[in-house]
Amino acid sequence: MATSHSPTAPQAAKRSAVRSLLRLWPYLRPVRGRIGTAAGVAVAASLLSLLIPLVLKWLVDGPVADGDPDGVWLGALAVLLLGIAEAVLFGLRRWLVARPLASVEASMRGALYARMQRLPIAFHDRWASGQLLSRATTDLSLIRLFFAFPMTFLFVNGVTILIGCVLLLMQDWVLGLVLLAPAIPLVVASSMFETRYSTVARRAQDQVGDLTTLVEESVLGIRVVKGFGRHRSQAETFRALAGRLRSTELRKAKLLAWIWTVITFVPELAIGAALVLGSLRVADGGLSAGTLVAFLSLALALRWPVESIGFLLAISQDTATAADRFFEVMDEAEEDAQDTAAGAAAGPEGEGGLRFDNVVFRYPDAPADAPPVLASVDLHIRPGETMALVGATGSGKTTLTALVSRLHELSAGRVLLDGEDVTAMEREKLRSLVAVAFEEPTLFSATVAENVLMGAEGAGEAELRRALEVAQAGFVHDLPQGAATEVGEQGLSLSGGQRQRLALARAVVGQPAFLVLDDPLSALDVHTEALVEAALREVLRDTTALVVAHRPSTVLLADRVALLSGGRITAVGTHQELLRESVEYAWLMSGAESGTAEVAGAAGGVRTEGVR
Ligand SMILES: Nc1ncnc2c1ncn2[C@@H]1O[C@H](COP(=O)(O)OP(=O)(O)OP(=O)(O)O)[C@@H](O)[C@H]1O
Repeated sequence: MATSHSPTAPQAAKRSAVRSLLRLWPYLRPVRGRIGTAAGVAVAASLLSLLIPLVLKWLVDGPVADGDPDGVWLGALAVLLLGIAEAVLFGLRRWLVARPLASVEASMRGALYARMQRLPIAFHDRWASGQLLSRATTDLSLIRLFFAFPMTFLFVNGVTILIGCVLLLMQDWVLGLVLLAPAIPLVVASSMFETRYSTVARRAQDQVGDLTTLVEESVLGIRVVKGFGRHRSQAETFRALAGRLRSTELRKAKLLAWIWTVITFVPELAIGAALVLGSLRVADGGLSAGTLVAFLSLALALRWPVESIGFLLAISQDTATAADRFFEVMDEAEEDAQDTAAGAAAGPEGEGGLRFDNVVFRYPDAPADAPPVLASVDLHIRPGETMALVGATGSGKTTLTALVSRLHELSAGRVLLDGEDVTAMEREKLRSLVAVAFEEPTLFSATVAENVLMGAEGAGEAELRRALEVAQAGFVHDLPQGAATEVGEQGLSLSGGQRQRLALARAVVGQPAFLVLDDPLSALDVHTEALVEAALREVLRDTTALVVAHRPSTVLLADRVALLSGGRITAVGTHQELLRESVEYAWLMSGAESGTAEVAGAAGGVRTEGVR
């Protein structure tokens, strides 16, 4: 079930929303000219609306009081023109921001995607995919929405309220102070709202991520869900998560309703008080009717800017949370293109092949007291040699193979390719030297050819044909469009064995110097496996290869076999030698099921070849 939050979710209440929003500035900087112009246009439009009450004052105290119809028509025309100008300017603002903000969102999304690609496997092991997906979609859309509307209007409405207050005080300072009195309780209420809302906003956005993970897993795992009749329990899990999200959204709505009520009601009270006081003063002759009309019109014109503050603060909080979530990924340390750490020196001069030199590895998220998966691995695979790697399930074979192409970083020790430490090598060079086929053959929503050619930069039709031949993937020619057939999401339209053969073709297409195969033939029938092996032997002649094997038929592909046990290589030799000399190896190859402790102990004593 997908209920994990992003691992680094901070306490929302402890962070500053302003600081989070300011971190978005680098993405906004390229379009700052347009955004600034749009904000200026919006301020102008908003200030025009404040001119209308002043025209009304002139109208009431002048032409209306004097009974001058021409003056009244002139005043009405001025009000109409001001209204039209305001509408046109707001339209212009929207036109100014639409295009640049779409490009800001695209560049942020591009940066996030690129970062996710460059982050180490350890990061992806920790993070639920739905949490990343929701950051790349809903969070970024929210940020664009904030740039388009609330960001500008926080500024525009702030300026409008400030200038409006000055105009109110200029009309009549006593009435002005009556109207401004609620500012203090409003600021206190807004700050209380902000603290509470930020916590709930963070919770809601994380819950969207959890929900996304669940939907994604259910869709990808639809065969398991249906096969085991788990749709009801999956639906219940979904309902529970959706229910939690609903409660959180309701909590948000309650907080919004509360602040909205306060922000609407308190100024209304102040306007009412000003109306009563102002009317009394007009009756006393202490205030002109035109000034009272202007004052009240100004107060009403400021209603929307004031009322919108609650709503704008809420979106700003949502956006600050979205920005935090975005930067949680962006702040993660990328894989280095290469490692300049001390100790990343080249190995013994002139030594070729693949060498594991006292390799120690512990998963970063493993409990502190757990022993390392690889305690001390020493193994040398000679140039052009094929070494099979055999070990009990969970002994660390996949982990060891992943270290060759630096999918994980070593805890200690070295991995050397033709004498060169992989940590001192440019990743690009490393990728061109080493090709990998994993136990789980992952394919992408692309054509067969695109999936295979992914394995080598610049490979063409001839290489594709050869790779498909080696992998015994003749079935490709029977597909509706041959190698141009789309394989569907994750290649699920193909059988497991077909996917494995395409993954193998992808590994061999570039004729790599080093080939790492993690049990690449497990889904094939014995006849197809024999054919693939015969073809692979041709390929492996010039390639130094490490092949994880579970079955004797795969082991026979290799020149020698290494046995991984207890985090170490405990024996190396030919298949026949190990069958004779290692009890554990013989047991593993026989497929017998029994306790392993004593067998492993016995095996350790059989032969611990000088593998260095
Ligand atoms: N991402 C991870 N985080 C923590 N522990 C892990 C992780 N991946 C694997 N492990 C642990 O490391 C150990 C070795 O796993 P690995 O997949 O390398 O074994 P294996 O020999 O390839 O097994 P199999 O033959 O079943 O494929 C296991 O105990 C496993 O639980």
